[in-house]
Amino acid sequence: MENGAAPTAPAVIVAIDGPSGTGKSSTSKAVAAQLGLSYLDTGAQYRAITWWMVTNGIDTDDPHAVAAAADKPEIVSGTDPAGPTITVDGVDVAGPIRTQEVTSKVSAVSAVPEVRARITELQRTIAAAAPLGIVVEGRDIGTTVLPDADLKIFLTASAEARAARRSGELKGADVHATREALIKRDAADSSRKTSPLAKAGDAVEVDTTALSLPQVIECVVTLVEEKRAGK
Ligand SMILES: Nc1ncnc2c1ncn2[C@@H]1O[C@H](COP(=O)(O)OP(=O)(O)OP(=O)(O)O)[C@@H](O)[C@H]1O
Ligand SMILES: Nc1ccn([C@@H]2O[C@H](COP(=O)(O)O)[C@@H](O)[C@H]2O)c(=O)n1
Repeated sequence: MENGAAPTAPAVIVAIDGPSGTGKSSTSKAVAAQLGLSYLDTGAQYRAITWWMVTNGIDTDDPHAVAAAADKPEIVSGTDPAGPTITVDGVDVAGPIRTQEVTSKVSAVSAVPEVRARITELQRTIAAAAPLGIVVEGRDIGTTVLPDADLKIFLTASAEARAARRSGELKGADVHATREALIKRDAADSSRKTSPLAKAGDAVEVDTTALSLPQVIECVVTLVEEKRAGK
């Protein structure tokens, strides 16, 4: 280069979607860290707005009540893959958004169009501001939020593998009950009218059932590098 500065790669946008427990968060965080990219957990944003609804006494089964309150909480996501953060009105909610109560209510809240419009706008703003690019994981990133992403991945895994992974995480949890809960949440997320969980037509599907987490990470890193190299 004329001024001696090293050439910088153009920002790359990677969308990683898939059902619950397929490894989206673990993979996205590791890929972003390895490639020096930002990282956005969009599920955490839907959980955060659900937490706010519950905490403020909004009936999460009433779509009108949820819609009316959708623009009230201020949700801020930190995008460092080494320490992602999530706050609501300045309160750190990283722990509270993972409770069983929030998990059981998040599909109903995230199905409300006003909620999706609000969170989608936030996600696009964050992605556009990422200096070197970003890995964004969720359910509708490749189809709706970032349809022009440079690379779209759709992770899958059998319900049995996903339940076993989650039960290992929640010590002592019953695998059968965990499997049923995953299937129920996926069904709700896939059948809603507004931006359901779906594979984009141009996404690369990776079945992680028989792959270790390091193998999945290596596979996705290779796909990003190939994309960057213009292959
Ligand atoms: N390929 C894999 N092999 C074994 N365990 C895995 C694999 N991928 C992820 N895991 C483990 O499975 C669990 C769920 O992974 P993770 O949270 O990344 O999934 P997710 O798709 O983001 O789930 P959700 O959408 O419900 O948040 C974690 O404990 C993670 O360490
Ligand atoms: N792009 C997205 C991401 C998530 N959701 C909803 O949030 C729930 C929680 O997601 P996790 O990844 O944290 O488990 C999920 O079940 C969806 O209801 C969404 O709608 N769109």
